[in-house]
Amino acid sequence: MGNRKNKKKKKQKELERLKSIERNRRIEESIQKESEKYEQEVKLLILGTGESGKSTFVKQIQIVYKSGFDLAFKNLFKTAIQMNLVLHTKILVMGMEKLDLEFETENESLAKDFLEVEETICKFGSDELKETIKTLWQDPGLKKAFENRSILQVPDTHSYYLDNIDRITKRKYVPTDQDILYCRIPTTGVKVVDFYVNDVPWKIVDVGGQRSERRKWIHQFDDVTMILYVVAMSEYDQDLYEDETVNRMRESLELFKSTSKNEYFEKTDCSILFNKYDIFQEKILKGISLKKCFDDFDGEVDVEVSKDFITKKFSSFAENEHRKVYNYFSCGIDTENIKSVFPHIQDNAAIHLGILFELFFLDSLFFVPYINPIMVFQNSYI
Ligand SMILES: Nc1nc2c(ncn2[C@@H]2O[C@H](COP(=O)(O)OP(=O)(O)OP(=O)(O)O)[C@@H](O)[C@H]2O)c(=O)[nH]1
Ligand SMILES: [Mg+2]
Repeated sequence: MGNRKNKKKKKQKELERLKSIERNRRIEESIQKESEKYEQEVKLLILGTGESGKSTFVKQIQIVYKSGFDLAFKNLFKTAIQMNLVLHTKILVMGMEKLDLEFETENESLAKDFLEVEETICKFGSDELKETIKTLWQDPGLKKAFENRSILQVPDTHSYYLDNIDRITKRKYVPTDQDILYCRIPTTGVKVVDFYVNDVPWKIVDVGGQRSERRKWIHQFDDVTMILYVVAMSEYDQDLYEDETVNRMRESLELFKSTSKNEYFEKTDCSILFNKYDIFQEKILKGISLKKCFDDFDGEVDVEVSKDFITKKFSSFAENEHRKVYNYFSCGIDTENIKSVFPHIQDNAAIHLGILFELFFLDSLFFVPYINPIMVFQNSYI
């Protein structure tokens, strides 16, 4: 009798031992799978029309997750910043005629001579050129032209350089991170940035968004983990640089529609970055209605109402049963803002790869806050 009891106990112990071995094997297998996944790179493809802020986002990643900009890169931007300073001021001067604006009499001949300056070989060695630009920038006519910069295709950030002209024209000038973030250089071709976040390798692919650049996009469509589509939400009252008969936001919407329909991306999750929120807010507060872009908009000229309208327009094209769409609002030139937005994009990519879901089964409590498959509407800027 006692013998049989002992045998039963032994059997039960053996069964528990086997169960424990099996459990450990399953956990090890799962951990192994996880580490294999971490070896798998996250490829984030950034798409969007020209000047929406794609490269600015990548520069922020360079600042936050890499070692920032090296001296060679800064020197490249020194040249671009000084050239842009002259070029964009010349566009404003020329635009005054188009806008029927005039210089004050004493500045007229100065402006005429300034138009002769060749921006590609301009030198700030002597103070003459700098002083000319400073005088012209004080002229009410040029200020008025800058207010109409959208029509003239002059970047919003140009006033920043005019206000900092003494510093940026010094012979030994080295651009700061902010100077580089504000600088507009249209991307040609493809730029790739590799970096690690929590031991996970990331590859961010930045492409040129102007029409002539878009035919190069297809070469980057393989193995994309997630698309980051950048919309400049402030551009609802602006026309394309490439074609002044087309509204910029309408172009962005059409491009988003066709990207969403692309067979490569049928099952690829997408984060939409509604960028340039700072300028968008300014424009709405000035009373510029979305009606400029959307005939079917009949809401109030109000930030929340306009924001909702735009986000719904975009999201409605992209959602399907295989794909999730996440919305974010951003100010691309604000490093702190991008620092707060990127972790959400990071989580979305992890969910897409199934990393957090599988860990969830190992430790449900710890990971619950991250798992939110219907995180469709996130407001990260305000
Ligand atoms: N005010 C403001 N300016 C921004 C913001 N994001 C980007 N910019 C500026 O917008 C301009 C264009 O940004 P880019 O990053 O070059 O645009 P892009 O999408 O890479 O343009 P392409 O390379 O032509 O496709 C730059 O001068 C940036 O400093 C933002 O949120 N607010
Ligand atoms: Mg770019």
